[in-house]
Amino acid sequence: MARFAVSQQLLLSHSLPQPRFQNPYRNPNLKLSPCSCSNFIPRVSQARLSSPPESSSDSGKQNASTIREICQGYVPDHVLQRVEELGFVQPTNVQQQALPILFSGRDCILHAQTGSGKTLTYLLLIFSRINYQKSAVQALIVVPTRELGMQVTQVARMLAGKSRNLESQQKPLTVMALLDGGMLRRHKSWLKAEPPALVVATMASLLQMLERQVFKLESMQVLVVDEVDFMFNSSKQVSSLRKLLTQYSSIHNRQTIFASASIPQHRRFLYDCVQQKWSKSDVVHVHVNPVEPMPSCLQHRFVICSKRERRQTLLSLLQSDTPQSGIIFVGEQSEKSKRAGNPPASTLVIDFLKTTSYGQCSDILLLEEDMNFNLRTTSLSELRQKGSYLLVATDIAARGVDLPETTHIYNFVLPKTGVDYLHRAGRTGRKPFSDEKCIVTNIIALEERFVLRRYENELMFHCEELFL
Ligand SMILES: Nc1ncnc2c1ncn2[C@@H]1O[C@H](COP(=O)(O)OP(=O)(O)OP(=O)(O)O)[C@@H](O)[C@H]1O
Repeated sequence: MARFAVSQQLLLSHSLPQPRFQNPYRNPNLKLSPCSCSNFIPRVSQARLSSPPESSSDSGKQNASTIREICQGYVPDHVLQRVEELGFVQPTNVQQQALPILFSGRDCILHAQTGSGKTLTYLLLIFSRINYQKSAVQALIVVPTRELGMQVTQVARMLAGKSRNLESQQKPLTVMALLDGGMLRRHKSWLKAEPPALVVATMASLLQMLERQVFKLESMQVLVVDEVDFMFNSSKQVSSLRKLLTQYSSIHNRQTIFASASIPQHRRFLYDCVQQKWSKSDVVHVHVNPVEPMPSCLQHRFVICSKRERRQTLLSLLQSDTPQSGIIFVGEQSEKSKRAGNPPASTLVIDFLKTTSYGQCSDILLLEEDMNFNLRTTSLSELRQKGSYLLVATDIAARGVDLPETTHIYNFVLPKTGVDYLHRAGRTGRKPFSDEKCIVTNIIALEERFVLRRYENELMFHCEELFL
């Protein structure tokens, strides 16, 4: 069965690229003919290709080649050594499919399930394109939240770190996190004194620096926009993002990568990429598992109860599941409720759990927008150090945050859209080569059943009723 598709503007009459030397984009005998924007959409649908592997999950178990084999000749050896030391040996499906395309220099839309390894995919490209002798910003990753930015920075720095077994003369790659709530003054001096090769930034902080001309993007080789659908949907970020894509840099001087687990109306998005000059016209859409947007290791359940019984129902679920690590998603507090001086749902849930013997024995942490940046950072780093935790969070934790130990998700309140459901659920099931079942439980009122059913249809999953 076809598990992924590559849609692209160039028509390919063969199966997907095999790793390394068989990469068709490097094969001079392979004739690829670009087409014009006017007939772009039909061609994208024609170009949907079926995949060779028999894989029935996104785990990449059947992948023949290793990351080293795919990256050799592109990514420096000391980085590949680090990649292996960190435990990344077999490529996931998105890595296997996208890396040969990325190394060929093509712009790319990385569209693959949550937890499928998109971050390592685009970081490996960046490591392949950096000139280590040059002192200039050569790659930029734009992310929607500070939390995701810190995480991506950490992974990049780990990969850039010294290998245990290889003495490298190479100057280490420097990574700057230019994130909301950071010390922008310090960053300003750093950018002027010795520009880092890679900058990971949130939109507002980045724009501030670009507008003040603290640095320019003239040496930028690679631009990655992570969680791209979220960025384009956010009224706060969209205009800055458009400026970045078209005014502060040009498609001709950079390779552009857009990444997300959800790109609603992806054909329209592809069309816009070309029309609006956000990407070059031969942009490739790597769509992994189009028939299964949600990881197959997730088991979905729902419990029906009245609104008054929600907290008690949550407690009963926690007592019977005894999750090793879980995230409870609550709704964001409305401005009206804030003005009325009501406590947010997160506080109500935590206070309730702490009055119970279950809550007193568990470590309960909080992550929400209204916390100050330092508290948010502390909360996340505490979580990463613990093997076992219970996090109460708003949707700020729903995008990109990688806490692989999470085994259970509880939607104390249903997310507003199917896309939000996909990202919340995707905070679990984040170990690419594991078959461990992870559970997503929705606590809903009877009248919300049809909303959940709509998400089931949209995202092609099945939710089972649980009776407590
Ligand atoms: N080749 C690999 N082998 C083993 N683990 C991997 C591999 N690639 C990535 N991982 C791990 O998989 C997890 C998920 O990766 P990542 O955060 O990149 O997912 P993602 O595709 O960006 O998900 P999301 O869409 O939710 O942001 C991480 O913990 C990462 O370390």
